Amino acid sequence: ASENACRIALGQANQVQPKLPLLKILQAAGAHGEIFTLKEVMHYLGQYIMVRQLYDKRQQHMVYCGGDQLGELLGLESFSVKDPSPVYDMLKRNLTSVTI
Ligand SMILES: C[C@@H](c1ccc(Cl)cc1)n1cnc(-c2ccccc2)c1-c1c(C(=O)NCCN2CCN(C3CCCCC3)CC2)[nH]c2cc(Cl)ccc12
Repeated sequence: ASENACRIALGQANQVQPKLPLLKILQAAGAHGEIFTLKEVMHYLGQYIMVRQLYDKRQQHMVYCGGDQLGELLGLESFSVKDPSPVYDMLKRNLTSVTI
């Protein structure tokens, strides 16, 4: 609809609201507020992995998140950044889309 075109023009499109457990992870990575774009969510999750040093220093595509809140959300001990599907599945469960 034209109103969505307007939102896209204003850059307000595709806003998402993380559920509380995911929001806490994003805030631990420096995020502020409660509504984000998907790009911002991915950025803060990447920052979280780096700050918490969850990636393997030698095999840097491997993330070992068992024992961390991120692993709780993903339901995984580890994953490779080369296969984003578990992350997208987790985001489907933990993001609600927001229409302003
Ligand atoms: C393509 C992208 C990606 C993005 C989403 C997905 Cl579901 C998979 C993959 N990506 C590629 N490597 C990473 C990565 C690897 C190790 C540690 C941190 C991030 C990422 C991730 C980013 C990110 O925002 N990436 C910016 C550039 N990255 C390059 C890697 N850089 C680090 C690599 C390890 C050594 C230090 C630099 C950080 C900046 N956000 C993510 C969030 C999660 Cl849940 C998982 C992975 C990432």
